[in-house]
Amino acid sequence: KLGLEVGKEEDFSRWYQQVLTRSDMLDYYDISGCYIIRPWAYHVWQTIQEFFDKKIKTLSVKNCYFPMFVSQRALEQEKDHIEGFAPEVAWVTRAGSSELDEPIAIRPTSETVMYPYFAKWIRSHRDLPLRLNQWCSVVRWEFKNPQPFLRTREFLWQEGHCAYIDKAGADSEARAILAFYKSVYEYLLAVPMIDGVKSEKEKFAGGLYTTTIEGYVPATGRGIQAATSHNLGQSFSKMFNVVVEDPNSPANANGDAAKLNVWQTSWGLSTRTIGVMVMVHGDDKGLVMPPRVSEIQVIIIPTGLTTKHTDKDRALVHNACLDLVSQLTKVDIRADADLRENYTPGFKYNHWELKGVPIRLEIGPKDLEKNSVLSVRRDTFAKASLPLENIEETIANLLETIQSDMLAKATRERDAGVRMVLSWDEFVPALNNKCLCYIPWCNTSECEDAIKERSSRAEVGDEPQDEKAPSMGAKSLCIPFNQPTNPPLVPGETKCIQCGNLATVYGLFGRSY
Ligand SMILES: O=C1CCCN[C@@H]1CCCn1cnc2ccccc2c1=O
Repeated sequence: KLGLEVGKEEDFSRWYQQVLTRSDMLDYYDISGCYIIRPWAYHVWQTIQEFFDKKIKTLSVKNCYFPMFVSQRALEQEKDHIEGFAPEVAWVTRAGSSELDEPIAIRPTSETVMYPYFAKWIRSHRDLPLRLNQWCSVVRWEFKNPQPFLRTREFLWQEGHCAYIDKAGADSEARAILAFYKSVYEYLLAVPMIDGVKSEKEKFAGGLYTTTIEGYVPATGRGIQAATSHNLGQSFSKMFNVVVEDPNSPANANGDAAKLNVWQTSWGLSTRTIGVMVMVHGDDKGLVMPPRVSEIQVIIIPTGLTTKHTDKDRALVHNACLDLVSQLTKVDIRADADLRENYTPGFKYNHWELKGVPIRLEIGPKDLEKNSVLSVRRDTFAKASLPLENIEETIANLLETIQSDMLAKATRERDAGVRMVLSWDEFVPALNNKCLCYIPWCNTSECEDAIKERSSRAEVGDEPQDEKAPSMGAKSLCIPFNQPTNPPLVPGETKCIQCGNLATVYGLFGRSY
């Protein structure tokens, strides 16, 4: 059966799963929480990889590869870093029929894999900065219900790990990487992001601070953490004894210089990117692919051929399709033709709309006479008859227009889904209206806990209890770098909307993935 049986607004999670499977992006696997990433989606990941890899090379980051296995000793090097995550760690305990002397963990992230070797390799400040990245998969045995691309027990990602002589080096690199993450979403995936810093409660506990980019899913009104870039401070270099001689401190009386723990960053972006793109742009006909990441940007389909037409007519039309494919391919537009004999044009239109191909070109005998072609945009379904004359430039421009229109549309929808909320009684109604909220906030963890408590639906008395999912409370998503100014937050005067203490920041809050 082609097409979708459920609408995006009707049952979002069923729509999401169906659009992924019927567009051949992904298939389910016989182990819960694991999925097969098929070529249509894998092309998106490869495009992201190429784009991001080029960006980090401008910062002299080098790619490498560490083992996926972590010894128990290494993993537990620092108890409090690992304690909250321990239930998610997967262990190898047996090979064949023989038990391993020691269980071996499968990496959930690679700090504890890498940093013992940072300690070994970094002996002098001249070995700094060290900037490594690896493209790999990690395993986190989550028990919350899995969601393809969004929450999976194994996922593909990149993880960057760097070491600097001073805080400034770590600060500036963490921010540069976050800007690259933002451009992955805004330039490639046409999805707008809000960047900021995580609260103390939401940050990576092992580090000094976490910067983040936060997305918004209009269909559910939920925020989604899209990527994070941490300044780890010196906590990991103290844990793993990554030390150099301080080049700025004179050697003391008996000649040995002061020791300095290096400053570190770590940063990660995963295949969650693909899930965000699908959720934001998809519609009731299926995927809507941003042109920059779509494996096929233009699909050419012969049409208007009836039984009245001769084989010669058919051949003429088919050849015109193939000519067009080669013309567009020559100028690096990813074009293809669907010349399958056993499907009608209408069936093909549905098929390629389901896969979200940005432009469809329909060519028939009449078009050949007029030396033109009918174009149909996937994002707006707008039709236009285009002269075959100079078609390469016309299509290239149309793809650019689609890319920027998709970002503009997603940005309008995101802006409509984010509200200034200046009093508590507006907060929960805004959440229930599928909005994220900027709120004047005291930026304390206990207040954050109270906000979560008071905003989970169970707390809100007479709301009709939504059996499907009694809604979760609101979390702080980030403290945006770009603080709202209308109305301005007046230090020493503006109050936190939850606890009434002085507000120090605007926080972005919302229900989230
Ligand atoms: O985000 C990133 C970016 C990439 C490098 N790692 C950092 C922090 C990862 C935090 N984290 C997340 N889940 C975990 C699960 C099990 C064990 C450890 C962890 C863990 O440390």
